[in-house]
Amino acid sequence: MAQSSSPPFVRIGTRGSPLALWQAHETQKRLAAAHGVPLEAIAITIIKTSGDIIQDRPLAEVGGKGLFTKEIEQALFDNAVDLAVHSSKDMETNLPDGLVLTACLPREDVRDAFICKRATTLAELPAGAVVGTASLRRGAMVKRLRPDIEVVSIRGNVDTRLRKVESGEVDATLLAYAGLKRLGLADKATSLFDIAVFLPAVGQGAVGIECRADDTRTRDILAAIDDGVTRTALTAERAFLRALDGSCRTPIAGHATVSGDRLSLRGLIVKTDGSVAHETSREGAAADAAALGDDAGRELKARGGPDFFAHG
Ligand SMILES: NCc1[nH]cc(CCC(=O)O)c1CC(=O)O
Repeated sequence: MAQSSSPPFVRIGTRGSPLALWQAHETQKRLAAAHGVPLEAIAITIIKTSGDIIQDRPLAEVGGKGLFTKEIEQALFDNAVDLAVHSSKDMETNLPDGLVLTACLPREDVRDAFICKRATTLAELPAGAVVGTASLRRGAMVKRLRPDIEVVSIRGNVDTRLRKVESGEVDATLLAYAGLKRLGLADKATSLFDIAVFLPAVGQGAVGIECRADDTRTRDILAAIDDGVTRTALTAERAFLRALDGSCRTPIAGHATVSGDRLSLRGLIVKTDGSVAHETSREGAAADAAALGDDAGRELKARGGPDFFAHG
């Protein structure tokens, strides 16, 4: 086929992990369909981030979430790409000035999956079993439910983590069911946690699309594929996170659902060792998503006190 020399319709920046590529291709497909352009007209540029390069240390230690987005955001500022596709869970609470989270893809299942060869559920794991996770939230919540279980830090992409369970390096791990489904690995989930007992991370299962705030052309292009329900839920969850001002060292969980013009939000903070947790919820108008999230976050911040955040 002859290569067209015309510039692309729009340019996507993404990480190169299998999950990131799924997200970028899904965005590409939806944009092509919405605007009646061929897939090839939507360029995908893979950008390596510090988070991809540093694999041997826990994320919280090396500087947290921004590690997976910084280089891609720089490409936006440099006008090398027009939009960046992220797992919204990995997006910084406060985006750099000049960038906005403009659109979301429809949210996938938000639940955490339990992956284990020795037991069907966390409750059935024998005392002293080892759970490997890179997530402070998952580790803290496992400790809260099962103080007798040992939590160790493991990193790497989804495949690496699954292999560590397969090889017996750890007895079990927890992964976002959304990621497993998107990678065609849903059958790797031994069971799923009920969100009533295991609250997901803010943004879990939602793909967020970021662009330059002043780039009205790209914003218009993205409006055609935006899932408003997901974006409203994310607005509440991210306002909750922002109000808590949590560093990456504070285990925080938050989840909002939108039904018609109503929004429900649950939020939780928990000590890393699982010893203390504070939970709250809000119900209100979906139009007040940001205020509801902010209010819930402020409440938990006050209840936890400075001590809570200082010690994680
Ligand atoms: N931190 C890595 C990450 N970022 C998003 C997902 C899963 C997909 C999603 O939540 O959208 C994962 C893997 C995991 O937590 O198992």
